[in-house]
Amino acid sequence: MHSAIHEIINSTEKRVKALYEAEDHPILKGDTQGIEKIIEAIHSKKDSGKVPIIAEVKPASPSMKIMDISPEEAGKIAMDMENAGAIAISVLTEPEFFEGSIDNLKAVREAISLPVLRKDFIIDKVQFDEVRSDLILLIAGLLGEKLEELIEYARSKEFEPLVEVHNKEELTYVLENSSAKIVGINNRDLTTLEVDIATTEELIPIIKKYDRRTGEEHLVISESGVHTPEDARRMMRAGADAILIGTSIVKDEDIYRKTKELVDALDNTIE
Ligand SMILES: O=C(O)c1ccccc1NCC(=O)[C@H](O)[C@H](O)COP(=O)(O)O
Repeated sequence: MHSAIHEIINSTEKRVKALYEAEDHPILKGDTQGIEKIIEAIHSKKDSGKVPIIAEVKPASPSMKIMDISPEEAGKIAMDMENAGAIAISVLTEPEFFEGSIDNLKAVREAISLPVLRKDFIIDKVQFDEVRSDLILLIAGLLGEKLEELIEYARSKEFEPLVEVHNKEELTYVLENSSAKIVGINNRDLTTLEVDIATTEELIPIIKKYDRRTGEEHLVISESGVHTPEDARRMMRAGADAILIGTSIVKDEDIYRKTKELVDALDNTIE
């Protein structure tokens, strides 16, 4: 396993301990946009022939510095993404390896009216009281059997969880043992950090087959490694409902233009 993920988990455990030790942490609840808002946004984008993009405010990753992003800049970046047609904004709040922050997320929520996804390594209930967001990432591979408990807790606090998987084993576990409605297929293997967008093509048929059997549909978000309009078209052809994109948007010198290029990726394509 790549050592970065061990280091991220160790550091997250320290952050959780500090939260419990803090004298008075606020108890947050309410004021979120539900899953209906996301479903509506996805359908209206698709109906207008556009690609539903969740654009990510991502300052860095364990392997790459992208750019310093202050809360003020995070708000401006999110506005560019919203104006370019993104359906939601993802904000990294992990401070050490991704250089994200809670303040960035707060600034983004103030600057825009789109739903906001908190991207972090959530391993404990106490983290839900750090900051409000509409969606929150839960990583199936990290949580194991604790997953359903945290999904239910998230909903009790009015967050909708985006449950992330990377392989067939994690996906089957999530479909059979959890009430996840939004499934994120991460094209990045967190144990090796290798990225392959074929992961989405391989896993979506399993979800669709399961949905046909149970009659309950999942929303599927393809995450990571999408750089070009052709990558975006590939993910949509595979059956993704939306695509989460960070690096290729944030490292572009024109964030508005790059977001729009990806949102417009289906324009003038003959299927
Ligand atoms: O981005 C990483 O390298 C990474 C490493 C270890 C754990 C998680 C990581 N990324 C978190 C994400 O989910 C991505 O930021 C997100 O899917 C966007 O990916 P990309 O478009 O490839 O920046």
